[in-house]
Amino acid sequence: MTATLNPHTKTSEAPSPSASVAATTHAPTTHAKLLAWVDEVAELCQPDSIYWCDGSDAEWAELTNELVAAGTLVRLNPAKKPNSFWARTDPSDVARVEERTYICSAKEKDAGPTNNWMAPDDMKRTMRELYQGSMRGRTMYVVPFCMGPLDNENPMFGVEITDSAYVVASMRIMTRMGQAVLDKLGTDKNFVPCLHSVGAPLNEGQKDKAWPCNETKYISHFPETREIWSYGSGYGGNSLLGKKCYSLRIASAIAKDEGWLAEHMLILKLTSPKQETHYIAAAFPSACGKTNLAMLEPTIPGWKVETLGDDIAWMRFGEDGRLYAQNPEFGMFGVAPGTGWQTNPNAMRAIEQGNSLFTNVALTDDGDVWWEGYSPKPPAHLTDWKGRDWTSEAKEVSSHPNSRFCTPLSQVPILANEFDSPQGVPISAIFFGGRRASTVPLITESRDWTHGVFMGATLSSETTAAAAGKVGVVRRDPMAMLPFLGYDGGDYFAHWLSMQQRTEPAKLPRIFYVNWFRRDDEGSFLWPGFGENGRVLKWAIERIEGRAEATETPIGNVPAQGALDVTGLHLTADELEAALAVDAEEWKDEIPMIAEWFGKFGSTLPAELWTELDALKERLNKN
Ligand SMILES: Nc1nc2c(ncn2[C@@H]2O[C@H](COP(=O)(O)OP(=O)(O)OP(=O)(O)O)[C@@H](O)[C@H]2O)c(=O)[nH]1
Ligand SMILES: O=C([O-])CC(=O)C(=O)O
Ligand SMILES: [Mn+2]
Repeated sequence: MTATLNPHTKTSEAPSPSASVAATTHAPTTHAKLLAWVDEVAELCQPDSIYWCDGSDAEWAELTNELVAAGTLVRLNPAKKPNSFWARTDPSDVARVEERTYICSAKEKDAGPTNNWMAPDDMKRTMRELYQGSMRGRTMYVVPFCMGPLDNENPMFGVEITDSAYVVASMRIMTRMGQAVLDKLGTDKNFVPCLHSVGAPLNEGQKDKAWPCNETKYISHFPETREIWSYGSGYGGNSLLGKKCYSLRIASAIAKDEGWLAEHMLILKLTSPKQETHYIAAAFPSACGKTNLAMLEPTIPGWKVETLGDDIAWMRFGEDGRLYAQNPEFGMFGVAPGTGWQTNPNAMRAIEQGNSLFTNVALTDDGDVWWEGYSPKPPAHLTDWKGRDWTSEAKEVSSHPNSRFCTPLSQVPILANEFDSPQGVPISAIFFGGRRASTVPLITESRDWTHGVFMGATLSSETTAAAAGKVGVVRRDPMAMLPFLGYDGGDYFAHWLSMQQRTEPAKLPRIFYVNWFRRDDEGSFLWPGFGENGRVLKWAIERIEGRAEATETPIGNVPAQGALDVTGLHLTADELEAALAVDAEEWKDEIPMIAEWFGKFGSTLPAELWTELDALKERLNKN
C-alpha cells in the first residue's frame, strides 16, 4: 500500500511507477475478478499510485488532511462542527447532469423514451478514449462498498474506482465501505464495478485545481452487465456511484429481473398515540421534501416519526406477502437551503454532531456553515459558495440552491432501531408527491393499486436546482424516477402493476398522492408543510385503519370535511378548502398532457393505464 494517499506530495524526481504492477502487489484481497478489473483500469487511466480504502478513522483523517492541503476542503471550527469540512465545487459542477446521463442497454428500445441512449460498445469506445491517461498525476482509490446492511441474505456489493479523494470521503459517509466489505466479498462474490474519473490528469509539475473536473461529462450505465462509468464531474449524484447510479438506475434493472422495487423513496416509521406503528415510503422528486418528511416532528400531540431512510428504498416481498423496505444508504446527501431549526430540527441535530462534508454552502467568519434558511438572520459577513465576500446586501444568495450536507444517518437522533434490519420493514402506505403550484390537492387516496400506479405514472412536478437546467418547469416525473430509471418506463409501469400478481392485493401498501406546494393567487403556499405534514400522515393511517372519512372525487378520495385533524393549526376554512380542492376544470386540462405523456411510450405502456385515463376522463365529465 502506498504510504501517502496524496499525489500532490509526490516529489517531481520520483519516477512514475507502472501502476498496473502496484495494483495487485499490495492488494488486501485475492478476489481475482476484482484484481483483474483494478489492473485493467490502472492500465487505462495511468494513475501515479493505487490506494485500497479500508474505511478506517485514520484513513478518513489522512484523506481529509490532504484535501485541506489541496484546497478542496476547509476544516470547520471544531467547536461549531467537529470533524467537518467545507467544500466549494467548480461553479459549473453543482448538480446532476441529466443531459449527460445515459442508459446503455444493448437495445435502444430497452432504455425507453425517457433516457438518453448509446450502444454499449460505442459508449465504451468513447469513454475509453476519455479515460486514457485521465488519472495521470493522481492517486487511484479503490473503494469497496455495500448498499444495505452487510448481513443481508444477499449483500449488494459495489466497488468504486475513483481519482477523487472528495468522492472517497463522501462514500465513507454515504455507504458501508472499506475492509469489512472486502472481507465479505471473499474471493468470488459479485459486485457492481463503478468507474469514476474527474477527467483532469496532471502533467509533471502542473498545479492542481481545488475542484478538478472536466467540461465533458458522461454518466453511463450498462444495465445488462451491471456496470457504471462516470467521467468529468465530482458532484454528488454524478460521482458517488453507490447512490443514484447503483441504488436506482442499476438496481431498478436488477429489481425488474428479480421481482422487487428499487425506488426514489424515503422510509419512515409512524407511531400513533395508541402505539400503533406503520411504515410509510414516499417518492418525491429531487428537492421536493423527502429528507424533511423522513425526519418530521409532528405538531399533533402523541404522534411520533422515526427515520429509516431519506432518499432510496429497496422493497422486496416478505414471506408473509407484504412489501418490506430497506434503505441501502448509510448517510444523507441532503439539500442545505431551507434546512433549519424551524423546518427540520432533526437534520440540524444530526449536522451539529459534525463528521460531515458541506458542499457549496457559505462559510461564517468563525468557521461554521450557513445557508439560506439555516437561521432567520444571516451573520453580518459570510464567504459565499463562490468564495466571495457576502453580506445581506448581496444580490445573490450565499449558498447554491443545490448545496448539500453529507452526514452519517447514525447521527439522526430519531433513527429507527430497524434501520439495520436485514429483513427491512413492512410498508403500509406509499406516497407519491410533487411540487405543483396548482391542480393537485394536499392528499388524495387512490381507489386501488392500479389507480395508485396510474397516480405514480402521471406524477408531475416543477423542476428544481437538483439537476442542471431550468427551474420551475412542470414535467412528468413518474414515481419521482424520471432521472433514475434504468430501463423503459412502460416496462417499469408494467412491473409496478405486476405486484398485484405477486401477492394478495390486500397485502400491498395503500397508495396516496400528496402535494405540499400548492399556492394561492399571491404565490404563498396554501399548506404550512414540514411538521404539519404529520396531520396528513395521520389521515392516511386512519384511512388504512378504517377510522377516517373520505369524500370520493373524480381523481380519488380526499379527506371529508372535518376528517383532517387541523386542531391548533392557524389556517382559515377557505385556505384549508383551497388546499384540498379538486377543480374538475384544472384536471380536464391535465388529460391531454397525460395522454401525450403516455403516448411517448408506445406499445410498452400497459393498457390498464389507458383504461385508467379513460375512466378519469369519464368521471371528470360527469362532474
Ligand atoms: N413549502 C414546503 N417546502 C418544503 C416542505 N418539505 C420540504 N420543503 C423544502 O423543499 C426543499 C427540498 O427538501 P428536501 O427534504 O431536502 O428534498 P428531497 O426530496 O430530500 O431532495 P433530494 O435530496 O434532492 O432528493 C427544501 O428547501 C425544503 O425546505 C414542505 O412541506 N413545504
Ligand atoms: O443525486 C444527487 O446529486 C442529489 C440527490 O439526492 C438528488 O438529486 O436526488
Ligand atoms: Mn434528500
